[in-house]
Amino acid sequence: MTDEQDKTPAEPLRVGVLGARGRMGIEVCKAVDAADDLELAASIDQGDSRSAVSAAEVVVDFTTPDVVMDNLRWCIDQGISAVVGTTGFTEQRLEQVRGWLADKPGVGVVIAPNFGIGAVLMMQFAARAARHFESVEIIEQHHPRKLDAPSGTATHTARQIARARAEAGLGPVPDATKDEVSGARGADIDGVRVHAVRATGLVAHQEVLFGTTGETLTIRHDSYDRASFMPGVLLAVRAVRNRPGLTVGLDALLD
Ligand SMILES: NC(=O)c1ccc[n+]([C@@H]2O[C@H](COP(=O)([O-])OP(=O)(O)OC[C@H]3O[C@@H](n4cnc5c(N)ncnc54)[C@H](O)[C@@H]3O)[C@@H](O)[C@H]2O)c1
Ligand SMILES: O=C(O)C1=N[C@H](C(=O)O)CCC1
Repeated sequence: MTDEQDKTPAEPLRVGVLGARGRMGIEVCKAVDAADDLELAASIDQGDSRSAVSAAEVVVDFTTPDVVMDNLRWCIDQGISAVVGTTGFTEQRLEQVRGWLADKPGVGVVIAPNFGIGAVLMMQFAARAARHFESVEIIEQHHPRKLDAPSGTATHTARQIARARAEAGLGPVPDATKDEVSGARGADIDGVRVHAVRATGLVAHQEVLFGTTGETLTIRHDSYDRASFMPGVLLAVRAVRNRPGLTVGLDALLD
């Protein structure tokens, strides 16, 4: 047998998709199907039995914040690594996932508020800019069928900005508002105002507006199509089994 004949192709990685009939789930199934090194082992949605997913080596979850924790617990119990795009992860939820993973040292979980590479860079740029500007507000814009507000991306960005401001010794963002129609100044996430816009025609967009004396800086990212999230999802699918424990965000995978 020649060296060439001896090269047996690697078995494709078996991927299961939860939320497979949703907007993101449909896109993930297409992307997995199209990748030579991945196999769509199971795709299930609400009402389907999760047992079909037991054959998967990696599960991708794009469901809803109210069911994602139960799905994750199940995956970890089964010893299946997971890539999660579903939103709603508070620090308390992340801690709970770390606790479950502590009992399963071989299992990896990647949870990312946004799998768009441009969105990840936008969040990094915003965190970097934060220490140089006394003012900052976030405006996120999404399609009107989105269930949660503000978005996971905006919440994550606000927390990163707040951390950078605290490290730089910046005080509260200046704001003299005394008389406010409820909600007019947006949500307060760790001291950063976040405004959520919903409109038909939008997919997922975010602006971070910084201000200081005599200048402003706007950092903006736009996803016009859910295909924009797929390179990040597949990157995480391929990497997650080599990253035991919990990875939050795509930053570490991009580096
Ligand atoms: N991280 C990212 O890059 C990113 C990108 C887009 C959307 N999201 C998030 O992903 C989630 C899904 O977004 P979407 O636009 O696809 O929503 P969607 O409503 O179109 O899809 C959710 C799907 O999950 C299904 N589902 C509900 N309960 C289930 C269960 N127990 N088991 C299996 N399936 C179940 C629903 O029937 C639905 O088909 C949201 O939280 C959204 O914010 C994240
Ligand atoms: O369409 C959605 O829903 C999106 N959700 C994520 C968020 O809440 O940040 C990512 C962008 C798209």
